[in-house]
Amino acid sequence: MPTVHSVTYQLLRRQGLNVVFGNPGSNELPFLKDFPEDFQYVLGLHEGVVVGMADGYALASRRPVLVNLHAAAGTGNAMGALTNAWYSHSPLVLTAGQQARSMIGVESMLANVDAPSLPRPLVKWSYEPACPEDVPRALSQAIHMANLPAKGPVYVSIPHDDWGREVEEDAALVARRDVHHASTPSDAQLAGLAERLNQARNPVMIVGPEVDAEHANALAVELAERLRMPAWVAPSASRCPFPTRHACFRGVLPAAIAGISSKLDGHDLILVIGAPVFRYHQYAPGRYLPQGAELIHLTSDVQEAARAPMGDALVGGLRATLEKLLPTLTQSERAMPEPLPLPQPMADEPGRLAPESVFDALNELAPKDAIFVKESTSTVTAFWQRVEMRHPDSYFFPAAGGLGFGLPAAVGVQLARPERQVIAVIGDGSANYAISALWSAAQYGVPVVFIILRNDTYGALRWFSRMLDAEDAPGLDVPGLDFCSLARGYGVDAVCTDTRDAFENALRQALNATKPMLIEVPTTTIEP
Ligand SMILES: Cc1ncc(Cn2c(C)c(CCOP(=O)(O)OP(=O)(O)O)sc2=O)c(N)n1
Ligand SMILES: [Ca+2]
Repeated sequence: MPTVHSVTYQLLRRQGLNVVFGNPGSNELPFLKDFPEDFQYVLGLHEGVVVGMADGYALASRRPVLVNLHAAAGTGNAMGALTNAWYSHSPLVLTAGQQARSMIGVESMLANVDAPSLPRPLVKWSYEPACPEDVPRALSQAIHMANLPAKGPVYVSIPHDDWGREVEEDAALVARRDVHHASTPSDAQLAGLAERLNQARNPVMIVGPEVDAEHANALAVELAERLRMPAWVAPSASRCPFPTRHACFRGVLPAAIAGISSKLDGHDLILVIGAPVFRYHQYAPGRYLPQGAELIHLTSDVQEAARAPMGDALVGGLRATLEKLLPTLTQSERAMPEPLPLPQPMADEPGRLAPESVFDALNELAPKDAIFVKESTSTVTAFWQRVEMRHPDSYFFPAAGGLGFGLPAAVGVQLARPERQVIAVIGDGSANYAISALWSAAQYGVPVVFIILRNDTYGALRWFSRMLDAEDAPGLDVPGLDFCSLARGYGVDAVCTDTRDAFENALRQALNATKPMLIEVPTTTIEP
């Protein structure tokens, strides 16, 4: 007779979830026993690392990914990383081991009391099957819930005494299900959208992470060129949806209400594609839209469409919508926008490099299809100005701003995309939230280039403290960190470089290495 265990692995194999990111406890061992040869287990030393690696892997592979956590404590440790996975629409299938069914009620050790409530609201769906026989079907539901729009993490808690239970032959029917989403706007909806775009006097496009997630970057470029309109990246950018040296590219919008309106002043139609309206950050009140402007929002996310404070929205498959929209648009006679000017070099200081100088060196030496995983919060603007990004999947940043994403996500992205070089650019503050990801990189030989920008402070918070008139706040400096020793302690070769030449030499060496390497760079501080 088949068992919950055998049918589950049949389901995972058939649906392509054969890479498992986890950190085990006794509750998880009955699931992990007889682990199949064609599956890979990737161990993280902390559940924040586990989910961060899985998030990077899911975003870069565009596939649902299985995560196996340890009961309540493991789920709790994962919640920080889950904030990013929720807002990046990462299709993570989180499973957590539960105590034996008869031991949950007495709240024995490792019982995950009220398990489905624990990860909410950072999951699309959360469930603990009412009986062992329902586990395979519940996991099938979880996979399809995670992968249907709007994609996002789901959670299933499974008592450890379920795995050996025998099930009917029919239980395996779930393993053979194919569930797909197909939704395009009606001809009437498209005609209405095309009419507004064709008639706009001075339209502007704002592109978001879903454009990159759907690999619709080239369609966005075609749309910008067809209507001869500037293209901004939506605020709080977690991906790069538009080539950054294209003539239409205008940079990343500020994450402030007043700032967005001022940047868009003069445009009469604002087309937002694949981003929430908007992911504001600093509180800077003002008008939501410039005088006389209308906004149209294209997204596959019902919640993003419903919660926007202004504008109209069309909810559907993004690629399909753009593919059907483009042939209905007439070529604009407007002049093409002028390309942005290239930034000037920045001087280094004795013993410290300017972050701009690090980014200029990266732009010069990194492979043209490198994938950057960024998590240094004060250097985002300088990075987007100086490092050219051309292809889909070229940039990942924590989508909820939850730090501890960068190091593990870089490992996950490199595991998913071995054909492209992953370069992690991490602040010395951010690096500490999931530093043990370096151990996983070393153990699995994942050749990420880790660059730690050490300015000995929480640079972005220094800027916020001035904005919020809290410059005397304590806890804003992080001096005395030695990332080379920390890296070596986790098994990663490391070097500290405090001149441009030394950094470039170390970067060349790291780019040619077949194992991970960390470069610590003392840097000056800059305004975000
Ligand atoms: C998990 C977590 N904890 C704390 C913060 C607060 N925070 C912190 C602590 C920042 C400073 C990050 O410093 P860094 O060294 O990584 O980068 P910069 O010096 O370039 O800002 S930015 C920010 O929002 C956060 N976003 N996420
Ligand atoms: Ca810092």
